[in-house]
Amino acid sequence: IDPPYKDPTVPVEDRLSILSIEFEVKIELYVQFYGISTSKWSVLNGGESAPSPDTTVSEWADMIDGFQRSALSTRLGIPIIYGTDAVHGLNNVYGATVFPHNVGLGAARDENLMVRIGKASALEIRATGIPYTFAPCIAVCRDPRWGRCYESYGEDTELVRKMSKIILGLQGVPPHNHTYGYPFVGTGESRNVMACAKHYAGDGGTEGGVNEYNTVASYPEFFKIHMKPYLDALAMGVSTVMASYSSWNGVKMHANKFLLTRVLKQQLGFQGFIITDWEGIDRMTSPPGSDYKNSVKTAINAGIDMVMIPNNYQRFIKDLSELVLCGEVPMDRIDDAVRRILRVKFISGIFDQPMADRSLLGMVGHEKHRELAREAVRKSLVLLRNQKIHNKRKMLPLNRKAPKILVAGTHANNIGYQCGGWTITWAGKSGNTTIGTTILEGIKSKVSKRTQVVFEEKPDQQFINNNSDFSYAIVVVGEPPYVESSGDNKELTLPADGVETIQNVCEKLKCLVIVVSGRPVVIEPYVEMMDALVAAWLPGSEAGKGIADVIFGDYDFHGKLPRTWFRRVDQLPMNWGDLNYDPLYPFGYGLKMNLS
Ligand SMILES: OC[C@@H]1[C@@H](O)[C@H](O)[C@@H](O)c2nc(-c3ccccc3)cn21
Repeated sequence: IDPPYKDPTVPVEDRLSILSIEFEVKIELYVQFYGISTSKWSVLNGGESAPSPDTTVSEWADMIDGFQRSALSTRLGIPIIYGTDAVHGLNNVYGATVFPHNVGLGAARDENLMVRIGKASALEIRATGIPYTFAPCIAVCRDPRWGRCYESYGEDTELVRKMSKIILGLQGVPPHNHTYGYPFVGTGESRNVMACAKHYAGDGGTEGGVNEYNTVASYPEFFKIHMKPYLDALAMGVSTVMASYSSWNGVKMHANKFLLTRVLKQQLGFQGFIITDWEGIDRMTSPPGSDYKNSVKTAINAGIDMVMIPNNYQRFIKDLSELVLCGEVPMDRIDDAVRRILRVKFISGIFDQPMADRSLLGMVGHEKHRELAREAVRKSLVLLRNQKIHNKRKMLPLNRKAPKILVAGTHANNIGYQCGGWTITWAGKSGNTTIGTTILEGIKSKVSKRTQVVFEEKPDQQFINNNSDFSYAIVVVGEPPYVESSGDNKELTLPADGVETIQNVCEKLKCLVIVVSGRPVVIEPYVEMMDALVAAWLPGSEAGKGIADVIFGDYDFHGKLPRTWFRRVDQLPMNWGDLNYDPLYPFGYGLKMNLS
C-alpha cells in the first residue's frame, strides 16, 4: 500500500508533514544540479547544458523519464523536478514555437496575450516531461547597456507588473480565494508548469547595466522600482523565486537575509521555494568559490532553499552537512527549506503524475501556437517613422503589387538572428537553427505573384546603381544574438555592415528599415535617410509572417516603446520620468498607419 503522502486525496500540508517525518537524514538538502539525480534532489539544464540541438521531443521525454524512474526507485520515491530555461517558448528544443523575447512582449502591452503565451508554452514544455521553467524574468531593465535587457518587459515597473501575467498561463489561474504567497500549479488537463520569478531582486538596476553587478538605491526606491513585480508574482501563486547574482548596495542578493527571509518570506508570506542561480553560491565571492563553505552557510541561513550546482555537488553536501552537524546552520532552517520544496512538488502534481504525458508530443510547434506567436509578433512591432513619399502616400503600408522590390540586410533571412539568445543554444546562433519563417520568406509569401523579390544581404553601391528599377527596399539589420554578460555593451551601435547597408540602400531607394535587436541601438545619425523605421525587437520563429502581416497593411501597428529610445549612449541611464529626458523616441511612443 502506498504511504499516505502519496495519496492525492490527502491535503498537501498533511502530505508534507507525513513525508517530512519520514525523512531519514534531514541534512540531505535538495540540491539542484545538472546530470545525476536521486530522490531528494532535482535536475536541470542550463542554457548550454541541454542535450544536443537535434534532440527530438520524445528523446527529451525519454531522458527526463529516465531521471524520474531512478528517483522513484528509491526508498521514499520522491520525484525530481527537472528545470529548464523556457523563457520565450520551449526555446531549447528544435521545432518548438519560439515567441518574441520579453522586450517585444512589453511593446505589445497585451495582458491577455501574455496568459495565452504562458498556456501554449506550458503545453510545449510539458510535452518533454519537464514540469518547471526558470521563467518569467521580471527584471525592470533601467539601462539598455545590460546584456539581459531583452529579457526584461521594459523600463517601467508598472509595465513589467502587467506582463508578469504570463505566470497565470504557465501555472494556471488560482481560485479567487487563493492564499497570497502560497504556490499554485493547475494539475487538470490544462497541463501547467511551475514558474520561477527571477532574478530577485534589482537584477535590471545595476550600475552601468553591468551584468551581475551592484544596484545602488534607497530601500523605498529599490522596492518601488525592482520589487513590486514580485508582489504580483506572489499574488498569482508563483511557485519559485530565483535569487539574483547581483548585489543591492554592495550586499549580494544570495546573502541577503533581510530581502530573502525578512521581506519575501516573512513580510510578504512567500511559501514556495527560493532557488539560487547557477553556481550562485560560488559567485558570492571573488574569485568564485574562494570561500565556499562560508558562502554555503551565509546563503542557506539567508533563506536560500534550493541550490543550483552544475558540477561539484558533493562538496556542497559535505560542507552543508558539517555546518548543520556543528550547529552553524540550524536544523529548523533545513526543515523550512525541505518543507517548501516538498510543498511545491506536491502542488505541482509531480508526485501524482511523475512521468511525461506523451499525448502532448504533438503540441510542440503546433500550428495554433505558431499563429499565437505570429499575433505576438504583429503586436510587438513599433512604428517609429513613416514619411510621405513625394508628398503623396506614406511609405507604409507597402505596395504588395510593386513590380520589383529589394530585400537587404543581415537579419532578413536568418532564423537564428530573429530569435536571439536563449534559442536552441544559450547564446543563440546565426543561421537556420530551428523551424520558423524568416522575414524574407514572410515578404515573399505576402507580395503578389508578379512581384519580383530580389534578396541581396549586403548590397554595395555598384549593385544599387545597376538596379535602379526597384520600387522600394526593405532593409533588415540589427544585433547578432548574445546572452548575459556577453551582451553587456557600452556603445550600442549597429554592426558596421548594418550601417553600410542602410546607407547604400536608403541613399538611393525608398526604404523601410526594420531593426532586429534586444534593445534600442544608435540610429539617430541615419534616421533622416529612412522613409520608414520599425523596431521589431527579437521576434522569434514566426517573425516572417507577423512582420509581413503588418508592413503590407493587413494589420495596423499596435506596439509602443517598452523602453526609451536614446539619442546617444552618453545619455544613459535615461528613463521615462527622469530630469533632462531628451530621447530620440520616448517611452510609450509608437505610430499607426491608420488604415482606412
Ligand atoms: O540556466 C540556468 C540559469 C538561468 O535560469 C538564469 O536566468 C541565468 O542567470 C543563468 N546563467 C547561467 C549560467 C551563466 C554562466 C555560465 C553558465 C550558466 C545559468 N543560468
